[in-house]
Amino acid sequence: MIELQGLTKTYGDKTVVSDISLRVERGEFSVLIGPSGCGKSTTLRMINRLIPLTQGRILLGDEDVTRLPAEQLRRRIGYAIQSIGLFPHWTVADNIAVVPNLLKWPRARIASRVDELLDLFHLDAGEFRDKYPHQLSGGQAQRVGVARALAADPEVLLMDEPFGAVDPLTREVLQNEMRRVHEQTGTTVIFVTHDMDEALKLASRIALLDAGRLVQYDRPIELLTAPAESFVSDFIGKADLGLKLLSRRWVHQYQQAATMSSEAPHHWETDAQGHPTCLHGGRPTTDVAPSVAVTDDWTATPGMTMKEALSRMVWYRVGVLPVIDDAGRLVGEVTLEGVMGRQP
Ligand SMILES: Nc1ncnc2c1ncn2[C@@H]1O[C@H](COP(=O)(O)OP(=O)(O)OP(=O)(O)O)[C@@H](O)[C@H]1O
Repeated sequence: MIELQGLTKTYGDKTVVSDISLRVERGEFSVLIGPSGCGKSTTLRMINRLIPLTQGRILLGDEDVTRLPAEQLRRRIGYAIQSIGLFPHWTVADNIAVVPNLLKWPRARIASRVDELLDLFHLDAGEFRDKYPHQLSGGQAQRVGVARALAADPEVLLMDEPFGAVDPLTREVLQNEMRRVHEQTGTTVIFVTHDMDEALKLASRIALLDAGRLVQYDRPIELLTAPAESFVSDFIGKADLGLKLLSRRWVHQYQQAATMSSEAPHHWETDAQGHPTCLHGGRPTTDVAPSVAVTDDWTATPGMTMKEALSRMVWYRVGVLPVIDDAGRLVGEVTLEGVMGRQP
C-alpha cells in the first residue's frame, strides 16, 4: 500500500501539485492522467524522492518515504521512464542487474534473476543477455527498462510514460505485455500517461489531475459513467464513449456457447482437434459469401477487449467471432447482437 497525504509542490509562488491525497492498495494498477503540465511527473518523482516535496507525506506501508534510507528506497520502489536510460556500454544483463549489484546480491542470484526477468518479457536469455542497448529495437529496449525496474522485486513500480516513444503497434504489444506481467507479479504500479485509451486498458484505478489538483480518483468505469465534474467527461471525450466502455469489457464477459447446429442462422465447422475452420452464415450483409474460412485474424480470445472484438467484426464483416483457447480450439463465440443487447 502507498498513500499520498496532502502532497504539495511549489516552485517560487507557483503551486504545481496542490494538496493531493490518494491511496494505492497493494497489487493495484493506478494511473495518473491529465493534460500536459498538470503535475503527473512531479507527483511521481516526489514518490521516489527525485523531487523533494514542499508539503505533505508519502507512506509506503506505514513508513514515511522521506525517511527511508537510500538503499531501501532503491530496493522498494522501481522506476521506469520513457527514455529508458539504459547504460549504452553495458550489456542487457548488466543493465538489468544495476540494483541487485548495488544491493550486493551474490553473482549466481543476480544471473538467475536476470534470466528470469528476460523470460518474463519473452526475451530469449541466451540471445539477449550479452547484447548492448544499440543492438535492441525500441520495444526490446523498453522491455529491458521495465525488467531493470523490477529487478529487485520492488513493492511499488513507478512508470512515467514508459511507452510514449514507441510506434503504436509496439505500444499495444507492450501494453498487453504489461497487463500480463502485472497479473503475474502482482506488483503495485503507479503509471503516468496522457493517453486515456492506455489508461482505460491498464488501470484498476485512475487519478485524473488538472492544474495540480486531483479531480477524480476512481475505477475506470466510474470515470466513464459517473464523472465528478464536466472536466472529467470533457477530458475523456464524449464522442466515442461507447467504444471506450467496450475497451473495459472483456470477451469472456460476453462469450456464449458456440453454435454448432446447422439448423441455426449461423454455425461453426471445426477440424478433428476442435479448431474452428469455417463459419456458415453469420454475415450481416448479403453481398459477401455466406460461408467463410476462419483465419487467425478474426478470432477472439477470452482476454481480448470487446472493443477489439467489435473492431474485428466490423473489419471482417462478420456478426460473430469464434472464441478460441490457447491451443486454438473453439470454446465459444461472441456476437454483434450480444454486444448490442447489453448495457456496455
Ligand atoms: N524545476 C521546475 N521549476 C519550475 N516549474 C517547474 C519545474 N518542474 C516542473 N515545473 C512545472 O510544473 C508543472 C507540472 O510539471 P509536470 O512535469 O509534473 O507535468 P506533467 O503533467 O507530467 O506534464 P507532461 O504530460 O507534459 O509531461 C508544469 O507547469 C511545469 O512547467
